[in-house]
Amino acid sequence: MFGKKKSRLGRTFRHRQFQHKQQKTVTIIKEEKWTNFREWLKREGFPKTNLTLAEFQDTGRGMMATRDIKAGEVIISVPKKFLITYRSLTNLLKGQLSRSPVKLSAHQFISLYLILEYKKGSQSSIYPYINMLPKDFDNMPLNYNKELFNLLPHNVKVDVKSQRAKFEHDFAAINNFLKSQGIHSKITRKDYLWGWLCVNTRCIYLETKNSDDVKDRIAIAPLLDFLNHTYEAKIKGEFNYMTQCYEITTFVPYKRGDQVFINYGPHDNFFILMEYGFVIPNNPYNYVSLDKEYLEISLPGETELARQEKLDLLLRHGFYGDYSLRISEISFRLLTALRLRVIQQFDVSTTGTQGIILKWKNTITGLTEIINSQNEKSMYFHLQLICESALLKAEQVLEALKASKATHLPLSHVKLLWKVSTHVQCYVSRLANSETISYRIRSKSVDTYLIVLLILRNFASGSSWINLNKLIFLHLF
Ligand SMILES: C[S@@+](CC[C@H](N)C(=O)[O-])C[C@H]1O[C@@H](n2cnc3c(N)ncnc32)[C@H](O)[C@@H]1O
Repeated sequence: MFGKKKSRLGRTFRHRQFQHKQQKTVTIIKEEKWTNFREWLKREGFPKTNLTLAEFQDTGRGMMATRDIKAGEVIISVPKKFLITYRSLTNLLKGQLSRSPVKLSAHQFISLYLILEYKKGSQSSIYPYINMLPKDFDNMPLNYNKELFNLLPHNVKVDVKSQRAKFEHDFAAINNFLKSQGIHSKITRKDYLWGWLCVNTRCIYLETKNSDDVKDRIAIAPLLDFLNHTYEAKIKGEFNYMTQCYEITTFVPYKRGDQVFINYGPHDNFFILMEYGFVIPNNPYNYVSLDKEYLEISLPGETELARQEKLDLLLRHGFYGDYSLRISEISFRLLTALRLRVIQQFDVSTTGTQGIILKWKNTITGLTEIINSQNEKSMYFHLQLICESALLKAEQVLEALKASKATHLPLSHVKLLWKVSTHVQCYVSRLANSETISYRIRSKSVDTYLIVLLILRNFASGSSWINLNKLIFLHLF
């Protein structure tokens, strides 16, 4: 849908939309710490930029263009000496660290460095930069209180739990490291979390000729890390060996006074909230996860053994979990998993079931598109049921959120996540309609599956019933 919409509306239209969105209140930041930071950068030889720090109505603190910027221009160049990397820190601390058998990852090492510098206060050699970093990360789900955490969508809760486990692992690693260095650290979990989240939310991926380990190819690039994200930004970011700077080139022009953005990647709101602590309205990468609904669906006559055997099959074929709906697309994984799930009288020891499993495998390899029309019909019926269940859950949580006393911003983020979930409403109605139509057409002995597909595509592209008839007509002749 996104792709289609894009091509229909055209690049000029999208650009105008982007510019239109830029017409919001902006306040240029003139705090002393910002002036100090800029002076420090200048003293240390940081190249001049046409960007300044500002507070934007919709995105908070970010960078504003101080003059018109053309597409193709380099918007920021960060000299190598400013990049904080695993390698730069190893060089910096060469004399101070004894050879330790405990090797830290780049994320662990840079986070440790930032918190150690933070603790030095104005004695830190990078104090003007440290002073500009966020004081807290209350918007990160990792810092949500229990009540708000419990209201997150299931898949986000799962991801936040594994992020917490990663943090705990890293915290243990730096404590071991400090012990091995004979340093009696006063770094608390809270301290380290600050450094760790600074790196998580602000680092760039840096591929240089020297970076050996993939996970160590990250860097903190001061000043560049004040640029906010939009999926509409078109940029190139790379290390320029001629200038010895990490440079960002924009392929989108900006007017003086506009917010200048970079693009953190093609991320949905679940990911953006977990990794960066914000959400984007109308993010085209959004999806609804139906993993929980899939696992919880109850199928008449399905024994626990049959259910387990089906889940084992999904695991073995790499189709366990990650079942999603996008605004224009039902994931193939979900359709495949549902086709298996709705098989009745499932008993792997019988030749009948073995035969049907073979047909199911053929739908994965593309040898056939469906198992049989009965299975296909049942699959769409149950898809509709799980859509309805997801919708109900979203509506209930949105109701509960009305009564929540959580801080305004995190609360509005969680609300937006669930509002996206109510988009399954579209699928419920689309599927309900497609079911009716498929019955009408069956009398003309046309494959139900193809019709359903045509209908889904047709509805997805926003076409009307008249177009739908045209589609069917085309298909028949
Ligand atoms: C690399 S920093 C960007 C600079 C940051 N806004 C600051 O003031 O230091 C990334 C953080 O900026 C914020 N951010 C980035 N893009 C945003 C957006 N489009 N809307 C809201 N917040 C955004 C999030 O808090 C994110 O964790």
